[in-house]
Amino acid sequence: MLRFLHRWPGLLAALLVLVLALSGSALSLYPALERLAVPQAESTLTVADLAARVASAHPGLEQIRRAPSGRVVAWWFEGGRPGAAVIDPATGADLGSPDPLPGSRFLTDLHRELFAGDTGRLVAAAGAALMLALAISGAWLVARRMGGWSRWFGRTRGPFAGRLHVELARFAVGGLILSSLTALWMTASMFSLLPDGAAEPAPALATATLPRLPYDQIPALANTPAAALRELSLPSPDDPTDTFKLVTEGGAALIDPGTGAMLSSATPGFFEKATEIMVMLHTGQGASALGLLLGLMSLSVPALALTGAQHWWAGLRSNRRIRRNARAQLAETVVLVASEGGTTWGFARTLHDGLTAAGQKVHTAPLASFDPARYARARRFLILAATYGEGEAPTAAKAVLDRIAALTSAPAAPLAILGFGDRTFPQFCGFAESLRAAAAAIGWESLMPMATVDRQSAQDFARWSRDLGAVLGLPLDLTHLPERPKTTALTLISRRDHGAEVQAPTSILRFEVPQATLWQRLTGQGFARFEAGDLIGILPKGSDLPRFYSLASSARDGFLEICVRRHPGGLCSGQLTDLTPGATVAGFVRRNPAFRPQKGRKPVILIGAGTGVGPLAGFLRANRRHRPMHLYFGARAPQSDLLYEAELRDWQAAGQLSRLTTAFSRHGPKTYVQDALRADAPELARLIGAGAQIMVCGGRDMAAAVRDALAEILVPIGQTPASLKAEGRYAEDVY
Ligand SMILES: Cc1cc2nc3c(=O)[nH]c(=O)nc-3n(C[C@H](O)[C@H](O)[C@H](O)COP(=O)(O)O)c2cc1C
Repeated sequence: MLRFLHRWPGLLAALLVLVLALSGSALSLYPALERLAVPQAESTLTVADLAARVASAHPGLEQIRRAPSGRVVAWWFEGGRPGAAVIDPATGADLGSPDPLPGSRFLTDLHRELFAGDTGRLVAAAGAALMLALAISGAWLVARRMGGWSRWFGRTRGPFAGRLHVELARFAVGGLILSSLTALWMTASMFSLLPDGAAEPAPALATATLPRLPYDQIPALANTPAAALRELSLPSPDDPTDTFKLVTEGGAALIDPGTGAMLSSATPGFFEKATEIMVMLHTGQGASALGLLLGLMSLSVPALALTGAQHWWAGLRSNRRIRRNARAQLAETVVLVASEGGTTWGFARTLHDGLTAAGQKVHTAPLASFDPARYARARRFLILAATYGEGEAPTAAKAVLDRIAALTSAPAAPLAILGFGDRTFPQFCGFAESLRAAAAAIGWESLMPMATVDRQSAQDFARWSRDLGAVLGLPLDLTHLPERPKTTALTLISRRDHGAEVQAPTSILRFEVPQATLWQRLTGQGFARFEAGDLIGILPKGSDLPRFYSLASSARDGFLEICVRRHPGGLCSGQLTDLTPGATVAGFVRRNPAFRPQKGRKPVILIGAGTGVGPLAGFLRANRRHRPMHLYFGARAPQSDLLYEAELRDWQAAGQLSRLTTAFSRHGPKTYVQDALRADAPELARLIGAGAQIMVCGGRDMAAAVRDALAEILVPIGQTPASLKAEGRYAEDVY
């Protein structure tokens, strides 16, 4: 419901809201410009002084008005003609015509009434109401995504468009709520729906026989600071019973020009004062800094609209073939999906269609949106969860474990978990396992034991579906054939070969960056944006299952680079290492935000062996700000497989690499990277104690040996690899 409320008004009213936000944002500049443009009165100036100064230049003075910006305008009637001018309060001199600043009338008419009178005002008010609905529902969605209002300013995760949308919303939503509420109040006031008419003093007559007193002898004028003035109307020279009318912040009064006595007065009521405050908060008149801030917040509306639409589109695309998705509140079976690359969604769709065909009401949604209160009629939850990093959640689902742990009671409907992973990873289906443990910890009843699907195995999935059918009493036997990922032809530019002498043929392959479409460039998708440490999925000929390689370059380098070791009989590594310049392979890019140096200047300890040096070389190449980076690099022999040897030397000379330590297993005294780490134990403990981050890339055995060595090294500073990992200071990319 909340999403519906947030999305549809958003799309329908995008144009109207954009016009209002942009014109409002432009108008917010005017109070500040006006304040800068007009000379301000000295603080001791009284209304009597001001009136006397203006009247000496304009004896036919009729009225003086002062705007909250300090702008004073006077009107007079002289020589049979009316006149008006902006006045310098310091001298009483004319400063020029009181016409509004150029453009402000046009913008005001557009903003208030869309050039369409009262109808336009009502449409603009509807726009303000929509903006309010969007801002409030958006604030709820942000709070829900962040895991509660108390985490409003917590770290955001997930795809770029969604993150940017949340960041902008966090900055702007308060101002947008304020601007739309005050706009609605002002419209109600304009259509006389509020009892906020100006308080008027009771009519009174002056003593007709007395001459007019000098201004400074009228106490109400001599005692009122000019800064408090709103309006002073002078008695008409043709009517001896006419009075002064003085309007200030505190109310209005009629004053006898002959005696100086206050004849009657009125103070503003609650609604009049409230309307004044609303106008100030909405227009920034009298609070130009606030006006500018609100204007800046309104300026984020186009960006919010764009990122919101993009986020919505991305959601549509990932869900696009979930047909007949039951409403969350009505569904008996709730399927929740945690996926990074999207393949698990394919399985979810097959499951959704199979269960729906068997007569179930099924709602399928991202696990990231999990909130048990949304599923009033759920009779079972089915979670399909892929694993990333080292046994971790896909990026968008990172907060879910905490959310489950925070539940005060387990959902009433039982749960079945199906993990998707790859048995070649040490933490096979680690995230699904963490979900199982988190659910068990809160006593969430399980529908059936957790099962796994290895490398998108159709057989594993069919087996689980049969088991599920047996539990539900449904004839379920689902076949899902993994879809071929969408790929782009990647053309090899150059290759450098190493390692043949030590029976480890390895190549550094450099490909052209494929041309990105305008949409990809705008949204940062595909090959438009990638970082060292991201992955390239390569689809070898003869297989639909991609193999992933860590990127050793970023988009800024202008090429795609990977390191590939040829495995005996390896389908993909064989095809890649056979490529000659000009030849192509089919590939796609996959973000891997978990394997990047953290932001900041703290040192980074890079540890890699063999082709694992690839992404580490990419980090060094990108280290143009000369952050301290130390590389521990394990190879077999210096002359054969010390990849990037020349570049490493150059980067060291240029200050991009602070220290290089090599370990050779087939040259001189046999050493491995873990031995090199142990030899530097005190220095490493010091660096890590000072906040250094560790990044490890390479084979599984090497990573395990490195972890053991570091566990010993960290003892004196009371840390462990696990504690560093929890702080985001220990990242592994292991194959
Ligand atoms: C960078 C990366 C890290 C991975 N880490 C693991 C892991 O630790 N454990 C595991 O079982 N599978 C791991 N996998 C395999 C994925 O979980 C598996 O391919 C899954 O089917 C992907 O589903 P998705 O396309 O829906 O994201 C990893 C895959 C990649 C690309």
